[in-house]
Amino acid sequence: MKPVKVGLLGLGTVGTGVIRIVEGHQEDLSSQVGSPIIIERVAVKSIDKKRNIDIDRSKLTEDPWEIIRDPEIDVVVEVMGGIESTKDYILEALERGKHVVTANKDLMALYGSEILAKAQEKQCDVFYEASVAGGIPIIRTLIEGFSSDRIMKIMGIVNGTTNFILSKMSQEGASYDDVLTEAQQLGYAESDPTSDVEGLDAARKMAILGTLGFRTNVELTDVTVRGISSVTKEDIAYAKRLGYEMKLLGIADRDREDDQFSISVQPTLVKNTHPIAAVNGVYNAVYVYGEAVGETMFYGAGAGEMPTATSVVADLVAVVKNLKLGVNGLKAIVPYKAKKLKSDEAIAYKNFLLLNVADKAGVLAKITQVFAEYDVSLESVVQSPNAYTSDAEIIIVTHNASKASMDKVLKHFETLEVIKRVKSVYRVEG
Ligand SMILES: NC(=O)C1=CN([C@@H]2O[C@H](COP(=O)(O)OP(=O)(O)OC[C@H]3O[C@@H](n4cnc5c(N)ncnc54)[C@H](OP(=O)(O)O)[C@@H]3O)[C@@H](O)[C@H]2O)C=CC1
Ligand SMILES: N[C@@H](CC=O)C(=O)O
Ligand code: NA
Repeated sequence: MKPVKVGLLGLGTVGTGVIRIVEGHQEDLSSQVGSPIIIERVAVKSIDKKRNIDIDRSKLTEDPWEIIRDPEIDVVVEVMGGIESTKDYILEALERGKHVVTANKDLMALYGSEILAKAQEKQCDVFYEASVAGGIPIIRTLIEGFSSDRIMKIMGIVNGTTNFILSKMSQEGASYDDVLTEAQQLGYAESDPTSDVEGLDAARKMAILGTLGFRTNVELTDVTVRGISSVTKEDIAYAKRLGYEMKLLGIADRDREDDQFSISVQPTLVKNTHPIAAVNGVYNAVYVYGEAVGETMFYGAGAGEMPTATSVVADLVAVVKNLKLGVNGLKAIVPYKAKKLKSDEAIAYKNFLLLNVADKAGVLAKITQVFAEYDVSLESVVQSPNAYTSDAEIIIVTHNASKASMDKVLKHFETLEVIKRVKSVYRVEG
């Protein structure tokens, strides 16, 4: 039973969890794969940094190339982040016949197809379960569990940091900045948290899920993105009054007839009866609607040391099982469908609008007339006085309306004197 030797790139939040699981669950792991799994070398930025795990200093290196070029290493586990240089490490590891496990959604969303092609050429595995929804086995579910179905919709809370922030703002009335700092301290946020709060991290994950679900090559530029930095406590409070929770949702859906799809990430008001509305804190959830299976939903921790490491080590087990069977490099999903993105006329959903208007006769009529002009039908209209001024706030929820029509409505509102400000506009689901 020759041990399987692993080179670990990164010993931060996730890398530390990987060592804890490989050491703590060694008996179970080796009994599954038939040989011990050894973390042979570990690359870090600074060897002298104080760590919250005991590690033999001689295993550490500040040069990832030492690991990539080490002929003794069978599998490279990349949990250090970064894009361009990390891509070079991974491509070279594959070139040398090493299998790769990565948690890096930034890399996989941008260069996944190149990396997977190299892996296939070299008969190596590249697994990336931890890259989307941390501890939830959603990639494996889409590839294996739903291999028999046609996925029509994927809707996910796929960023733990923003869900943590929105939940605390909603439940505790906490301030955005304080909660962001807490998420950073807990190891949920990216090294640059802008990618969390501006929705880029979620967009990268949705590009990965869209590619797997729709079997077409979804690129990051196909995802329309809006983050949560402009969401206010007031928006959340109004949404609650109407029975909605605010969530940063990734939504990918496609048409049954012609496979046209749309994919977006945006703060969304979800009806509080929908199961995804109850997903709070750092938890993630991915709702998948399959033509045959119908509705399903997967829930779990989307970030953090041990949940993320669970997925990384599960991938490691899969690599080693394939090694024993001699079946590495079999690509499970090959995107084969031509990409057909929906036009703005074809994208339709409900909208929530919060308007600040003059409180006088005829205002509502003028506003509803604009909606009628662009064929947007309304589900509800609520007016409440503003406690501090002589203005009124109007909250409108539309029925399904095309994105193109809504853009025209909003453009027209800019010219309407009775509307002092369009305070917020959100997509509504559920
Ligand atoms: N944190 C989470 O909950 C999740 C993270 N991920 C992804 O996992 C990856 C790792 O995240 P996380 O553990 O949070 O990141 P951390 O910032 O906590 O850790 C990064 C690690 O990589 C090392 N490192 C960084 N750059 C280099 C380099 N050039 N050469 C050698 N070592 C380097 C750092 O060294 P040093 O310790 O010396 O600074 C550190 O040990 C990222 O791709 C992230 O997006 C995915 C899912 C969840
Ligand atoms: N920063 C990410 C970490 C996991 O991918 C998040 O908050 O979800
Ligand atoms: Na996952």
